[in-house]
Amino acid sequence: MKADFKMSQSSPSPLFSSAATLTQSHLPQYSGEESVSEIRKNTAWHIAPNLFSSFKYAWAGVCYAFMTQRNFRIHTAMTAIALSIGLVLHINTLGMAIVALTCALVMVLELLNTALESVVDLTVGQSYHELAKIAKDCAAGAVMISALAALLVAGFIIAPPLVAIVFPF
Ligand SMILES: Nc1ncnc2c1ncn2[C@@H]1O[C@H](COP(=O)(O)OP(=O)(O)OP(=O)(O)O)[C@@H](O)[C@H]1O
Repeated sequence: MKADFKMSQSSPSPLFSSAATLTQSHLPQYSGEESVSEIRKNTAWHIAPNLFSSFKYAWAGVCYAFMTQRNFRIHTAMTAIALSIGLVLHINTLGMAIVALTCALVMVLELLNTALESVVDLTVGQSYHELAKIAKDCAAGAVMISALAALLVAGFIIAPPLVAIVFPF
């Protein structure tokens, strides 16, 4: 998601104003007489009523990241390629587990990066804020470091047998 922000820091605390707006306009109002089950039913849009709904929401998040984040699609493709090559080369179980874990780490951090970007945008909107920049830059840095680690792991575990097959001399 590309930010197109304006240079303005008019509100000293955009977090609180955004939270207040959200509370007033989005949350249902209660008289205090509803039962817990009624409240849970009315707030089902943000409370998963059962395990299946939890998985559904989680999968929706993964699909959202895949549809909107180019980097997440790249990480998914790299994961599929690394695991496929590992299977074809009969990399041992421990090696495959390490490759799978490092690939998963990159994808998990990309999902968290996407979540954090959304929360930051929700908080500061289109305005420039130094703390928003720090939050987004650090989250992007976390993804970058995990991706470099995944490349290193692939270099240690997958590259040697792959090179031996491609250059058998
Ligand atoms: N509200 C803001 N205030 C200050 N800087 C911002 C703001 N929004 C974005 N930036 C800066 O612009 C950069 C890109 O932000 P953007 O929201 O476009 O992320 P992105 O390009 O989608 O990141 P990624 O590729 O990791 O998904 C951030 O890393 C940050 O340095």
